[in-house]
Amino acid sequence: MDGAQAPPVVEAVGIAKRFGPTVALADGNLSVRAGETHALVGRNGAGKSTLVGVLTGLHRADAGEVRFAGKPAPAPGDRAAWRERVACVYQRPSVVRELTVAENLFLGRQPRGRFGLLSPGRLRREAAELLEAWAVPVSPDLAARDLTVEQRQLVEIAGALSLGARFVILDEPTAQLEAKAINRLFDRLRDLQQQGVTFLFISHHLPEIYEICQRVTVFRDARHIVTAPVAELSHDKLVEAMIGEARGLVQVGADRPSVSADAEKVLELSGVGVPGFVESVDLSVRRGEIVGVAGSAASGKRQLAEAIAGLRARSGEVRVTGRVIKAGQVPAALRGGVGYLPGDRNVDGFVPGLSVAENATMTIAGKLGPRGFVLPKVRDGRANTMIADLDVHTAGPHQPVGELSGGNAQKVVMARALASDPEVLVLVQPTAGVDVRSKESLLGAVDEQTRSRRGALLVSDELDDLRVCDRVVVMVGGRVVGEHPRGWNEAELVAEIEGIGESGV
Ligand SMILES: Nc1ncnc2c1ncn2[C@@H]1O[C@H](COP(=O)(O)OP(=O)(O)OP(=O)(O)O)[C@@H](O)[C@H]1O
Repeated sequence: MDGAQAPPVVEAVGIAKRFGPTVALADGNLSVRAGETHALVGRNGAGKSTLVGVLTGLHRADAGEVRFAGKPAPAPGDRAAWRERVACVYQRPSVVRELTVAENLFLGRQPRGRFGLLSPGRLRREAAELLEAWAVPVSPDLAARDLTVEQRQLVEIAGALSLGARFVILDEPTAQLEAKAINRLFDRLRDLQQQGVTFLFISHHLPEIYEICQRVTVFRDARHIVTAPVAELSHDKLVEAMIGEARGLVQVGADRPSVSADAEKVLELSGVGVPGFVESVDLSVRRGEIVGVAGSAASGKRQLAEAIAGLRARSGEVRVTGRVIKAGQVPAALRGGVGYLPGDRNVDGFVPGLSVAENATMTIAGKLGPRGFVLPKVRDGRANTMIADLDVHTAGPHQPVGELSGGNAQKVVMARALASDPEVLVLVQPTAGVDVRSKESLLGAVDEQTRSRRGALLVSDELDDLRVCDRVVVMVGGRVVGEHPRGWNEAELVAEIEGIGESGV
């Protein structure tokens, strides 16, 4: 077998890791061959991030062994030795926003000129060389805060390679990217693979696994289930390994009743504008209706949602069940009947130190007991219902959300959006980082919650999300340019979304 003689780039055997009472990994095994792109998949909470923590030396395993190229892993405190062997590009940026790209690349190891003095010119030059060597089309002078997600990931990969690592872990690298950027990233990964870089690729988007990876490892319930070439594991078999049962996935919302043309308008936007992002949008959502909003990153779709939720200044009028909502005020939107799920849970979604119950009921704290006094029993009761309804994998309502896996944290954010019993749900990328079955339960919740009771505006790049919608509008350059009723044609929808001169990297 090819490459069978060379020791694996990384090998983890029998890894166990507990966090207090939680068994995050019971039997974690992984073997990645030199030069391959290896997928690691599993449901939310399966233990993928925990394994990454162990493989990068951030977590010390309770049991098991990690070997790099056949040799034992470095001592836990020897960060430099770890960085030479492995790097991880996380969803959350690890660059310092205030510094330039060049300063970030050489953070803590600035090239020094004569007499040991720091040389800004040399720093810039070496950074430019490094970026060019790995074909990263980014200026070294750019401030890190101005990087797109795509650029930031490439800069982080180049930085890792410059430290000597030839094994890079990508933790859901496509979660915040749109289709064109994903294609560009994949092209870059293929180039780097050609140059001898090995990747471990974590994603909940299974088609991507087939597109970019040669082998796949599946974890379920803290254990290794299978490792196989992707060509030998069909999509159904892969899903079966992940969820542990041979039942196909359900197409959520396939049987939604049609929305009556005279159903009440729960949300009405008239001439809504957001300076710099949205020109003028007229749109309404009826009771019982899910309206999808699609568009590229520059379309203004996210900013439109944020304006409805009171997070941005806006012009024009927003009405919920006929009542005007004051602009730019989150409490006004909330009181007026808007339930909001933000696009980036790591930034706006939850307070990591607070419990599942506290986070989920944050918007209704005044309604959990007499005179605004929170009765823990009432709060926990609400939280337990939500944990069951949304299938949240947690030790219980008192566990801090910061300890949950990414997908489970997202379910808590969804619960919070629903907690105030809103007239209209405004959801931005609700299934980002969520596994196949959890996607079903999250979209299932949106479907169920909007049958007759309320409406939803669902802003997403995900075709699976948009399929649940009764109709999808497409935004380009801050305006609505088209509308597609349920059953839309994928090619037509994508063409309309992408059919603009999008700025490249
Ligand atoms: N610091 C921590 N403290 C307590 N529990 C933790 C901690 N980190 C992870 N866990 C728990 O360990 C389990 C595995 O989580 P992990 O983040 O490894 O899953 P994952 O497969 O990466 O999931 P996702 O796809 O949702 O990111 C989960 O039950 C999680 O709640």
